[in-house]
Amino acid sequence: MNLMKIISSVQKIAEAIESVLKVDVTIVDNHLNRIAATGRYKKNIGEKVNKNSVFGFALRQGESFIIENPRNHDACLKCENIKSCKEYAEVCCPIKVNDQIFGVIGLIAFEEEQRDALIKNKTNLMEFLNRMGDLIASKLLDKQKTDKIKLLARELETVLDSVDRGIIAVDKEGWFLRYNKKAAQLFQIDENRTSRMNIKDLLENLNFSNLVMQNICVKNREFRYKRKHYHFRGVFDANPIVIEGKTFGIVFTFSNISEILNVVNDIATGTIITSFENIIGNSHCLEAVKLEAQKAAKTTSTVLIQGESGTGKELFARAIHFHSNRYRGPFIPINCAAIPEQLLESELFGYEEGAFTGSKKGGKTGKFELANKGTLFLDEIGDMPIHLQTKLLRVLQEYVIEKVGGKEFIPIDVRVIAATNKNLEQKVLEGEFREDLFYRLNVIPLNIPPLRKRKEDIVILVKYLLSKCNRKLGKNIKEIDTYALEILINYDWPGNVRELENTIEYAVNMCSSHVIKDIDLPNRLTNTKKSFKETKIEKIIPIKELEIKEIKKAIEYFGNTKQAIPKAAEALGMSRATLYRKLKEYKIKQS
Ligand SMILES: Nc1ncnc2c1ncn2[C@@H]1O[C@H](COP(=O)(O)OP(=O)(O)OP(=O)(O)O)[C@@H](O)[C@H]1O
Repeated sequence: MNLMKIISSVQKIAEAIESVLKVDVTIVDNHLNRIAATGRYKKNIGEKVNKNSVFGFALRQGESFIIENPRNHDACLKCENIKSCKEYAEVCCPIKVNDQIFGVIGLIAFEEEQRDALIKNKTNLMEFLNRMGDLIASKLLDKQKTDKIKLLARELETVLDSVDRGIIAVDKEGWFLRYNKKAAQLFQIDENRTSRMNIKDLLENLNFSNLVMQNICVKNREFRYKRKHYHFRGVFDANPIVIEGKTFGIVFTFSNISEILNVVNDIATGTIITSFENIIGNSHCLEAVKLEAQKAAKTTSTVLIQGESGTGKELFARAIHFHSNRYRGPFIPINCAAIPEQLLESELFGYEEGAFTGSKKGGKTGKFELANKGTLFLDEIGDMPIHLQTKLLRVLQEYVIEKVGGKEFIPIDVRVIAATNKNLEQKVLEGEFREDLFYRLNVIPLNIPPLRKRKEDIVILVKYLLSKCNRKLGKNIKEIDTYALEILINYDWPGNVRELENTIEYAVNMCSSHVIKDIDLPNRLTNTKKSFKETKIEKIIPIKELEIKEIKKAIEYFGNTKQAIPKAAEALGMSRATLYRKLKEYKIKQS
């Protein structure tokens, strides 16, 4: 607390004292700053008075006193200005708050007459100055209180704005008292609007007066907020503001249902952020698909990813999502083949309470709704039953869903990425997949090549998967030996990268040294290697046969002239004599 904070009030009080008492007034704070003055010292406002002056003495003393004989009074003895002092009398009165001194009011007489008047009215004067001191002290306390209230209000505002739910406090007629940033964002409240807002305009079906009269709390009540270009589904709580049994207003807290679902989904599925760098492989064909996928990420069109099982279709779908402008929204995968046909519809679109026997209370939110503002990954779309294909096509055309047993259409904002390891074109030809849906999905087609067609990726994938498995299993396998690597390269990988990943995990588990060897690999791979060895042995050509073939080739190439023989011999890496001997031995005719 410092008198500086109420400097203008202090100056006004100094001037009021002067106008009543007709003497110069100076008021200093507890750091000896002259913060108010009238008369001769007015020009010195803002300067420090010296600590051995009467004011310094008064601050130390803490009591009111009057100096009738300046320069002889104890308070003056150490003053640096004692010789030049022109004062006739001085009265000092400390300004105290709870026994703590915050400053001093000083009255200074510069004329004999003034001095006489001061001395004559000494008692009344002291009383008056003490009251003035109290007045300044009360102003200081008021200032302290308003500062505290301002701080509290700021703290409250910060607390409200850091809550991730919209909060609106209203009076008992429903008029807004205050709201936080999240509420402004949820209801798109224009910060510059001039008219007062009423909660009844936001919650159209709310019986507000009932809520006020009943004085009860409401929990998790659903509502729908609809404007021309903006809408959301939410839930709210309402808590009355009650003081001494009377309701003064209501505090509403709001949440957007799709934001709640996002959080639930992130926690439940442990969202893994995937980037294109997580897709390992630098073969030409994989790089080309990565490039296409990066372009697809920048659009909102539907993507159809085709490729054998385990080639990384979901990995691509995730990377597209996290590189798109929906990356803050959810990525919801659903495997259409893994869910029984009867359940798939309600998994995708959700159902209303009581939609069928055994349905959950409160109904169920479908994956489409869960994926709102994000991406829905429909894996194994080729296995979707035909009647759902029709429903899906409608959703993709109209961007609204209808829950099972529901009566209304819910607008959705979802990007769909579908994937299949089946030949969808073939399925269309066979009448098992709707042609119109195929074209609706296949806006951006991506074909992931199988691992056997990009064997150059195996080495880098093995390195990556080895360190991934080391981390997962807490091992420290440094490398894989050349022979074992050769086995991996020569294998056909029907299960693609997933099979390679499982193989490396198996090998890391089996390996008892720091290097993976062929014995650490699963039998199915090494058996293949044996047969590979056998086939190789069958095909080994005897040296003699090879020699005959190569000599014939050289003769055919260089010709049969005398000059040609030395050239052929040189190319074959033998002397002329040896070549002649071999030609004779193998009965090769010079043509
Ligand atoms: N290029 C790659 N780099 C790193 N990991 C990969 C790569 N491709 C696939 N994987 C890994 O292989 C496994 C299978 O990948 P994913 O599930 O994406 O394949 P999929 O094609 O969707 O399979 P399915 O058709 O069976 O659903 C995952 O663990 C994935 O991380």
